[in-house]
Amino acid sequence: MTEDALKYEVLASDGAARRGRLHTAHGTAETPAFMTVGTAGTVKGLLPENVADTGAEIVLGNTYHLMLRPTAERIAELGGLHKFMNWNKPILTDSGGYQVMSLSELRKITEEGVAFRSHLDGSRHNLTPERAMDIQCLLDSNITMVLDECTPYPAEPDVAADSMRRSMRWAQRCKDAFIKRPGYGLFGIVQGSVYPDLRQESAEALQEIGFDGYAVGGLAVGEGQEVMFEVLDATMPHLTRERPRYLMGVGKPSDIVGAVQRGIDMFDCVLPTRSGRTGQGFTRRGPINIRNARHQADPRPIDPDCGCKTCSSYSRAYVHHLVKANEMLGPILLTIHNLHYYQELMAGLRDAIEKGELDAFVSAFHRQQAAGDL
Ligand SMILES: CCCSCc1cc(N)cc2c(=O)[nH]c(N)nc12
Ligand SMILES: [Zn+2]
Repeated sequence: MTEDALKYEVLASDGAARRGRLHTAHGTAETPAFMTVGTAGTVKGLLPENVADTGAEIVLGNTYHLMLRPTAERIAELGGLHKFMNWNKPILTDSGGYQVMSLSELRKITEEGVAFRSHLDGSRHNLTPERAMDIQCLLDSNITMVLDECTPYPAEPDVAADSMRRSMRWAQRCKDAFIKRPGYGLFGIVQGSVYPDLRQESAEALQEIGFDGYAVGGLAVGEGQEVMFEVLDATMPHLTRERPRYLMGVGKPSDIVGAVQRGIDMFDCVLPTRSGRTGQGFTRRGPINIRNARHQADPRPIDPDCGCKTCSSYSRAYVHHLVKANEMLGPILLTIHNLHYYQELMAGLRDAIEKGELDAFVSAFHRQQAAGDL
């Protein structure tokens, strides 16, 4: 892939961890970065300015959802996803394979691609590597993901090998179909389940093809943090330092901290947004559930050390009341706080790497998390 497709620079490192900057046609993104999930063209409940206020720079969209509704062609007619959702910073889109397997009915994987019926109206669709590239180009996504199969977990070695090798053949087809433009890039996705030899084979196969970045897929599928870190330890040595690495679907704060230590630069996870809608608030002293009665008269903010709009103006008692009363503002305030917490964690990691103080930062992080809520 030509260097100017998607410029990435490593500004500092601390052990395997990197502090970097990604340059796209819609601006830069500081790494390690947490990318906010906006699956169907919206970060649920928030205006784009609220999302930007949290410190977010990259928002995620999803081929599966957007191809079904309102369709990629409709979004292209209206000027692309940035204009459609009024987000003028970088957008990464997933290729849809993962969502097809988790959301659609009657899906069938063949060498050609994935045939499935829409979970919305039962209509038939074929998602091929070529179609996945076409859709993400119509969306005008800055970072396009190859079509892959997220190998189900657990999987026997031969099943994992066959699945990974088909994803590598799809990756080549994606590379052949991808339209190169400065400021736009294509990421490959490493598969291979929990098997070090398959992970190495996949990483080497993708780098032989050549991509602007490399995602580690097939994790955050129920394997647990210990196994996830073992797989990262087996995979990262085979990924070039010159390109960004993206750990898909991860994760809770301690997952992110451990993965940054192992050289991951980009993350996405529905946890801060989805759990915000169910009453969970992340704090420096561990998560709380605001629905718990112990918060009903608490005048303190969700996190006393947080400077977000929610913590600056609203008490736990108020957010507790809103959530118990099923008021719309409850999930909105918690989502704002949770995303801000995640972005503050990333900013702390970036700062610590720059200063060569990552180990001290990680020790303090774990100490505070273990302290528990006051
Ligand atoms: C908008 C959601 C982005 S991440 C979705 C995701 C999450 C997880 N956990 C794994 C994978 C994977 O292996 N492949 C792909 N394409 N996506 C994955
Ligand atoms: Zn806050």
